[in-house]
Amino acid sequence: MQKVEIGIIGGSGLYAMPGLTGLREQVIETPFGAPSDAYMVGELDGRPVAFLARHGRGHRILPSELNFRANIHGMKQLGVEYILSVSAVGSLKEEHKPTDFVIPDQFIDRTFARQGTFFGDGIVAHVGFGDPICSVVAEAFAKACEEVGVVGKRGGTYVCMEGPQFSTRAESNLYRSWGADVIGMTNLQEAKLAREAEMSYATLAMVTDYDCWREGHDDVTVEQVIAVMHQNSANAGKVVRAAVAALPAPGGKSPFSDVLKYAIMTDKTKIPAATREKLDLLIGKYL
Ligand SMILES: CSC[C@H]1O[C@H](OP(=O)(O)O)[C@H](O)[C@@H]1O
Ligand SMILES: Nc1ncnc2[nH]cnc12
Repeated sequence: MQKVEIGIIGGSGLYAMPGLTGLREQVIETPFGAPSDAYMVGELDGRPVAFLARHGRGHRILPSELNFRANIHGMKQLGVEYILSVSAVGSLKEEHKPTDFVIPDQFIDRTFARQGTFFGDGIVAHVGFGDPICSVVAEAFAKACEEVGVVGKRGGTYVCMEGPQFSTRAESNLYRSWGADVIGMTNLQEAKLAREAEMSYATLAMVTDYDCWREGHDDVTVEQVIAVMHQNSANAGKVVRAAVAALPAPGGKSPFSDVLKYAIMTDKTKIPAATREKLDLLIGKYL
């Protein structure tokens, strides 16, 4: 199988990647179950790229139902080094306006019903996550926004909530008091799992609404999110395309390609055979 170094995860409103040529659908099975959909593998301006619709084509999967482990493992199987995530987010600050892009560099976890690690079942590992976003991919996104001529703010905190209901006003104001920038329901587990799988991850967060904190402004609705996504999806496509072109040349390695080297705590002789087998792609080189 040809190595595909670049993976794109498309969120609400982005169910295909414009400009992908030579497309083939690749159905991937993983030891963690089925990914959200087939991976659409093709070339973007000559570079092999794999696209996955996070919620499945037709938007069928709730944030809490997403099999994040399968989605990220599938990317690893393809040989992905850099994951580019595209997501719709609510703004928690006046200055982040609908249609702006934000490239967050931090997360706050407000989820409670998700699988956010590949480890367990007899193996313990703790990876560093102080800087959850890969600056190489974030820089490519920032450069791409500039090139395309859209607002692309580098840095900011993404609150990841469980959903599927949007926040209460008290919650929204609480997150604002913490200084957070944007809110969504999907990116934190992807970032954690990408790190455990030694891949790079960054998010292009498209502001679609002001959540529910802004006085004199309508509370967020799906209608509003989709309307802004539609209005701005061409820009999102252009930015992703330019970001792919701005990534390191083929053959590059993620800066996180050896983070598991000192992260595994478990005595090698004590790792159950079934767990070893399940995690072979991720930890085989260390055992
Ligand atoms: C359609 S509004 C809520 C929905 O939109 C965001 O999805 P994604 O991150 O996949 O773009 C948010 O996280 C929620 O899942
Ligand atoms: N206000 C919001 N809260 C959570 N997820 C979102 N996705 C888009 N807008 C959102």
